[in-house]
Amino acid sequence: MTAPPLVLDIDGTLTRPDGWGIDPRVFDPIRDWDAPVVIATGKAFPYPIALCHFVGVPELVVAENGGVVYTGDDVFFTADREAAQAVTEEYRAAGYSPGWGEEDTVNRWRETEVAINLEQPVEPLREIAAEHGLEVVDTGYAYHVKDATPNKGDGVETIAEHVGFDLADAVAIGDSVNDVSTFEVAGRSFAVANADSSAKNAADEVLEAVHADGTLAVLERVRGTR
Ligand SMILES: O=C(O)COP(=O)(O)O
Ligand SMILES: [Mg+2]
Repeated sequence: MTAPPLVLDIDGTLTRPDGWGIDPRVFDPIRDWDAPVVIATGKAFPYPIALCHFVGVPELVVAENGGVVYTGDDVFFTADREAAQAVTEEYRAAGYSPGWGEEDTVNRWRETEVAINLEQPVEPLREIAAEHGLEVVDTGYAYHVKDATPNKGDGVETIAEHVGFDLADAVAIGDSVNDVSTFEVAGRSFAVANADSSAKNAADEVLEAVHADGTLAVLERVRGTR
C-alpha cells in the first residue's frame, strides 16, 4: 500500500467550487485510491452509501455525524431518533418547520437525529433542544438536532478496527465543526479554505483552495506518502 487511508467529509469538502453538488473530478481519485476510503458525513445513511456505490469503492460509512456506522459488514447505531423527533414536534408546534418540504427526503431515512434547514430560525430550536438535553450542530449545510454523544471520529475508529488499518496513518479532510472529531483521530488533518473556524482551528493544516479544489490538492500530495 502506498497511499494513506482517507477519511472524507462530503458537503463543503467534495463539493464543487460554488459549494453545491459533488465535483465529478473527485470520483476517479477516490475510486483508484490504494487504501481504505471512509466517507464520514452528517448526511443520512443512504447518501454516503450511494456515493460509495456509484464511485465504485467499498462501503465504509459514518453517517448522521456518527449516529450510524457501517464497516462493510455490520451497521452500528449509536443513538436513536426519538429525542430529536420530539424536539422537531415541539418546534413544529411552536409554528416552525424543518423546512425541507412535504416529503422531506433530507430526514426521511434519518435514524438517529433530525436535520433542519438553515433558513429556519435557530434560536427556538436551540432552546427546545437544550430542554431535551440535545445539541444543535451547524455544519454550514443544515442544523443537526442530535444527541451530544455520537461523533464522526468515534465512528471512524470503529471502522478502522474492523477493517484493520491504523488511524495514525490516515488523512482526514473536512470543512466544519462536525469534522473536528475526525481531525482528532486521524494522523494528519486538513481543512479546506471554506471551512468554519472550528475546523480550521482543529486541522493540522488549512488549505489555500476551497471545496474539491482543496481536497484534490491534498490527494495529490499525500498519494505516495505511506
Ligand atoms: O449533512 C450536513 O449538514 C453536512 O454534511 P457533511 O458532514 O457531509 O458535510
Ligand atoms: Mg462538511
